[in-house]
Amino acid sequence: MAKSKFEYVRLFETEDRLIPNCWIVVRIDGKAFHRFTDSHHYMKPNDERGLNLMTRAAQNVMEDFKDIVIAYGQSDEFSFVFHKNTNIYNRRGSKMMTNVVSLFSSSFTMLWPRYFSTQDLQYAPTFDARVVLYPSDQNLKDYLSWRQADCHINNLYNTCFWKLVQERGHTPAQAQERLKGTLSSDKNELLYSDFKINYNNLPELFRKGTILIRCKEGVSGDTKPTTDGRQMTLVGNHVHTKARPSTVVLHTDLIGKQFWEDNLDILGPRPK
Ligand SMILES: Nc1nc2c(ncn2[C@@H]2O[C@H](COP(=O)(O)OP(=O)(O)OP(=O)(O)O)[C@@H](O)[C@H]2O)c(=O)[nH]1
Ligand SMILES: [Mg+2]
Repeated sequence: MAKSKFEYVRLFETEDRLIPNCWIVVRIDGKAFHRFTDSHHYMKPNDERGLNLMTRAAQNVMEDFKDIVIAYGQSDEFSFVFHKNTNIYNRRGSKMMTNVVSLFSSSFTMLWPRYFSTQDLQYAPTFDARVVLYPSDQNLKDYLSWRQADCHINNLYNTCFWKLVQERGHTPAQAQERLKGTLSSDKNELLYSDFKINYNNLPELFRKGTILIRCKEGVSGDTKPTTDGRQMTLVGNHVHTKARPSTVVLHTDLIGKQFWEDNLDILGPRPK
């Protein structure tokens, strides 16, 4: 068929093929979730329903994109790591990023009633996304450690902040002032002495966030059950959900060597 005279406009499109041999991270993040979580009466500082919904939406993404080798989520964000040798969409960054964030958003919305049965979604939630390339395994490990450290730092601060507000009657400004300049050790001490809370006994879901990896049947692994009891099932040594049997939910340390020693295959050759 003869080309139309309009065909030339294609030339305006730009290539955005990501360079080879780099781990590709797509990170999504809720837009204005400060407002979204307020409007939907999330528990403070952590709402287990909300966190589990994020995880479930992320499992949907991993189910669709088999080249994602690991995902990590906390608060209103999730990072998806595509294998460094993936060829999906010819490594076109915008195609990868938009498909991931779109599937995540629609899954979050579709699954909402399952996690928030007593309240309707007030408005459509939105997520942004970015793509970041990491050229070495160490860079990738450090990236994931950075997100997990962020989870820990925010959770420790927010746990203190909301205890002061909800149980000491501080105003947000007073709580902020009380915590200004404090070190982690000061905050641990505050929780222990004023509220009889040992920070290390708080749920790992809140302190460490959520890791999703592929299920390896018959291979032992350090797995933890999902908190969504209805869907829980056991295959081999792994606990995973019935509806999404190819991912395992963990709330363990990514920081340090142990996780990577236990899961060497994650950074190995691309699975067929
Ligand atoms: N109450 C409550 N709030 C949460 C929870 N998880 C996330 N949030 C809120 O979501 C915010 C996420 O932080 P950000 O992504 O930096 O802030 P944001 O409001 O989403 O703003 P942008 O991402 O810049 O659009 C937190 O500051 C909290 O206000 C939760 O489990 N409970
Ligand atoms: Mg956000």
